Amino acid sequence: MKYAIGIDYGTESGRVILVNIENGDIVATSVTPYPHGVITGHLNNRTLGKETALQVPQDYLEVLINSIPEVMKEINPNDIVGIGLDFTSSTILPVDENLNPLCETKEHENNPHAYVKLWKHHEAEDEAKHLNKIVQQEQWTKRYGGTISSEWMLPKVLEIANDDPPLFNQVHLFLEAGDWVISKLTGNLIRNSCSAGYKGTWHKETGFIDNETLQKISPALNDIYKTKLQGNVQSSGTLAGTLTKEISVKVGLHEGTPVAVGIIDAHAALPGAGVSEPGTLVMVMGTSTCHLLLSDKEVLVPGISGVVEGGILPGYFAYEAGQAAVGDLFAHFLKNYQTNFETLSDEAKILHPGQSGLLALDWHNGCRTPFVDTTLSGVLVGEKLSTTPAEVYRALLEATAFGTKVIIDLFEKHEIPINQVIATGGIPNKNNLLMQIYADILQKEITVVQNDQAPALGAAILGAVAAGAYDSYSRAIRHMASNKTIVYKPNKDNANIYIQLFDMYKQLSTFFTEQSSIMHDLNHLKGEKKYDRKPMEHLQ
Ligand SMILES: Nc1ncnc2c1ncn2[C@@H]1O[C@H](COP(=O)(O)OP(=O)(O)O)[C@@H](O)[C@H]1O
Ligand SMILES: O=C(CO)[C@@H](O)[C@@H](O)COP(=O)(O)O
Repeated sequence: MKYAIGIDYGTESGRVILVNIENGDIVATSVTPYPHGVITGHLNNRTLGKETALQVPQDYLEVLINSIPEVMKEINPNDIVGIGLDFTSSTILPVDENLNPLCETKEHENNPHAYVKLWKHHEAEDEAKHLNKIVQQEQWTKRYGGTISSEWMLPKVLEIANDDPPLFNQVHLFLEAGDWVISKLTGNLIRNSCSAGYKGTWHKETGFIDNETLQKISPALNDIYKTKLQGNVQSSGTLAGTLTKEISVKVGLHEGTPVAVGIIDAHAALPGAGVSEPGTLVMVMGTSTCHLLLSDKEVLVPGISGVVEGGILPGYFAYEAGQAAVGDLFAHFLKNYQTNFETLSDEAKILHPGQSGLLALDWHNGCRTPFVDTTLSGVLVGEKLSTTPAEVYRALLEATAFGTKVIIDLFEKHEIPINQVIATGGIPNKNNLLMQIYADILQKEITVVQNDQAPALGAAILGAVAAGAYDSYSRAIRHMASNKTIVYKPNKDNANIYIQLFDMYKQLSTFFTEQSSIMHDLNHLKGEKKYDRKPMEHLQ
């Protein structure tokens, strides 16, 4: 029997799976929660900005050292054909000449800018707004729905250049954390085309954005792609190199084991969920939700996260859209009400659509698609003294489904067909109420992959292909991807009420984005910077 190892680096933990390459059976799984988790509030004794979200790079190596031996307990290392890895993005860190993280030095141990800035670190909004003002007329921005998000590489780099010039000057390279882990595994520095394409403004024919534009954005960015952002971009899933002696000893594998170039976590879920052709929307539902879709054609859809040729599988344009808080929003609610999913679900299940009189906007971590604005916030309308926690919970579940409907409508309006909707990630198998609500609100069947590890499985498929165990992705996906599913069918009786509620959801979004500056004014009162109102015409 031969196996591939898939490693999925999520927001809270890293998951390692061992996969039989003949039939895709996951024969062992190990989860390592990051020892330092997501650092918010304080770093050592220093108070952090409200939108700061940091991580500790050593935690990623802990995942390798702890979880790889765990899945290898019964297996001979000779039987491992290859390793693939996916990572959240844009999750970036500054390193020195030896690729060692700057936060590991005594000098910088208390400096937040020296740590990993997680994808959901939202302090670079000012930089993103500034950058967007300069580049908004350029054609390439249309591939990114018209807006560069503050979650991405350039705004985060600019944040450090603006806030801490001495540290910025000391940085040798800024790396995607996934590329940094690959460098620790193989000794090779490669920038993966998926992160570079979606989060780094890279295009396979034209490369990165030109230096004239970079200079206009900030003198600090002059020649940045030849200096702190240098490095070859290589297609995700091609061979990055092989395991070094040093790391192979630590994880109990053979030196020389092939390792694939990394990919973004959500994007790995598309092959992991068995998709190798256009027309199937894959919702990767976890801390956030990413919506991924292959197509034969490139359409410049306003408000999406991006369309990248070959961004997930060779030969197709791959679209990404997203919602920045889904599981995170539910977790936030549970924490505030000191309750749990089981209790709430039982009570929320017996409510009918519309019965609570509540309607929510799911923007508690900003809105990715279609407004690309991390300063937007959550809303609950209709709360009374009689409102129960289960009613609010159900309104939040529904709000995330309405957010997904906005995304599906956007793709369909731009004539990108969606014939099937697949749900995967950590949530769908844990919450059947949520999945039924999605089917009812979208009025589409939702196919749930009966395996929570689609990203890790996708990563293992990349590892097997990079190692040469399969000569094509379609063959590898056919053999290795998950094929056990259950289907949620839309309830026609609920459709009428949900159509009305969705119309109100859209009215609320329009009010808080186009007609009222309340959300931004409230941010201002909190002491945050006041941002310019965003013109919404590009979304019409
Ligand atoms: N029963 C549930 N219903 C809805 N969300 C859940 C449930 N159980 C856990 N979650 C959410 O799932 C998210 C974690 O998703 P997962 O895919 O495992 O991780 P990651 O996003 O880090 O890859 C958390 O935000 C958590 O609140
Ligand atoms: O931003 C992306 C993908 O573009 C993700 O890495 C990010 O949403 C985090 O994903 P998870 O919710 O942790 O699975």
